[in-house]
Amino acid sequence: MRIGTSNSTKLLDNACVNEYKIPLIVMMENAVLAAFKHMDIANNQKYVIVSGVGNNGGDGLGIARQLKAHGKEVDVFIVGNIEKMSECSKINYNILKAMDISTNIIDKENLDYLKSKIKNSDVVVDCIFGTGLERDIKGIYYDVIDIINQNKNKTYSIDVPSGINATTGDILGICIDADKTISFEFYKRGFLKYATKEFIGEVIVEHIGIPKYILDKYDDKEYITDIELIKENIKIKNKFSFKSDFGKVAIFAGSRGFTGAAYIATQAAVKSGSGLTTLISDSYVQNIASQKLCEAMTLDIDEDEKVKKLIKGCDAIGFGCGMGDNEVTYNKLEYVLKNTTCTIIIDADGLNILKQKKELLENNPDRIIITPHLGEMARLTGYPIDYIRDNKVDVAKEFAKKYKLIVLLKGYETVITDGEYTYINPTGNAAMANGGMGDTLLGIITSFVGQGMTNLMATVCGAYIHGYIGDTLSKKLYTVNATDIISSIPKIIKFFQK
Ligand SMILES: NC(=O)C1=CN([C@@H]2O[C@H](COP(=O)(O)OP(=O)(O)OC[C@H]3O[C@@H](n4cnc5c(N)ncnc54)[C@H](OP(=O)(O)O)[C@@H]3O)[C@@H](O)[C@H]2O)[C@H](O)CC1
Ligand SMILES: [K+]
Repeated sequence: MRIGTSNSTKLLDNACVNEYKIPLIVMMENAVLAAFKHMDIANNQKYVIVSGVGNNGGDGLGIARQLKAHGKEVDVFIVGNIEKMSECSKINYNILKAMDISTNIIDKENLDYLKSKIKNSDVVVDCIFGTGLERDIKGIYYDVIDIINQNKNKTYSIDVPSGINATTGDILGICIDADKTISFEFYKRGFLKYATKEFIGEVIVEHIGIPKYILDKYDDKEYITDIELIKENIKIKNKFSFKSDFGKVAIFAGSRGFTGAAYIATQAAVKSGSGLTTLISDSYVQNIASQKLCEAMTLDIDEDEKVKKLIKGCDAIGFGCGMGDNEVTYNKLEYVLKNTTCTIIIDADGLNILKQKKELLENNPDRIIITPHLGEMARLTGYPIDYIRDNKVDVAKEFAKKYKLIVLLKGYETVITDGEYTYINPTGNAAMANGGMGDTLLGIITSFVGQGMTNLMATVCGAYIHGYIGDTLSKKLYTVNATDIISSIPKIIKFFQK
């Protein structure tokens, strides 16, 4: 699913009208009909439409007409200077007048009337501001939004809950508290900001008939990962396949006290379908892990010649889980990067050791994937955690572009980007918030890279499948642990195989 900004809406509108000669009123009516499908008319009878005087308001006036035509009781209120009503809104306004559907222009005197109508309604349809809102809400607009929030039964917002800047996610003074948002053509970028989550309710994205080639032309290259993309990328194991077709990978992980990290990351790679997997760790970890790992091989990290030979033949290498934030880990990472050309996926201590010395990242373009959480990203970038949380797409993109690598920034709605294309991962849940999850993810991504997916798609698919397994298991489990995820990997990947 595409993500877009206010500007994307403007560009699309202009292209449709000027280049492709599709009148705006046609798109508005498509928007009206698309939104109408979600008005839940089987369960509601009384609607209050509150429209502004821009095109978002015009959508509302069209929805009012459709609701009337379907036998609903509809009260229409307009806030704003009617003289400044947009052209398409005026068309819908005149249709309402011709159909004898009365409209109320809101002023200070009739706010109590608005309040009583809202109290008595099943649904308020919020069409005050959409993508055109860019400055603070004041005066009568503020009062109207406050009255809606205080007195509504349910509110459905059209395109954007009035009060959110669709591009930045800033709340401009006050905001409609929507139960449902029916957004047009793309998920608004502003909705990614954590502060908007309490206002947007359930978000539905509806197409309004803009042809795909126009959408492609104005694509912002930001998406929410969907299941089809995963299915397109999962390799089919045909009967002529050999283990060499599914990649040779190595995992550098573990240290005393962190044997589990080594086991989990390695076993996740095995279960994700790698042809050959080797854990490379200190001899203490090797002795313990080798008793649990049946399919994977193990190697002592200090057996220099053997390690060098093995990693030279690898298709992907996972690095960092539980290795310790110390000079030894740094030296090993430097060694691995120097002696290989394949992709290296770096997590945990592999990231912590880079905080003061990012030369390793600078000198290895297009072959590194990093998977930081917010704290690790703060250490890498120097930005405060709160800033990163509020600007996660921009921060991840900036870092990815600067160092020519792929960033997977963990958290609610994980961001994956190569600096040009960005994917937001919609899967995963709080039941997965426990130790070992990052190690599992590293194992899955390493395996996918080894199996021949592009670095970006391996990361996107790894994050999606990891979260998807967690979502599936959490329906029955109070807590989902790394070992639960690992045992479900083959079954779920099979499900995604086309
Ligand atoms: N391609 C599509 O997706 C389509 C979407 N449609 C709908 O159109 C809106 C966008 O319409 P637009 O007219 O550009 O903008 P809005 O309706 O959101 O808002 C503009 C009006 O609001 C006034 N405004 C803005 N900020 C404030 C404020 N803080 N206080 C008071 N008034 C404000 C603005 O007034 P100005 O003085 O700034 O001119 C305008 O009057 C989109 O969201 C969809 O719902 C179309 O239906 C079809 C295509
Ligand atoms: K709205």
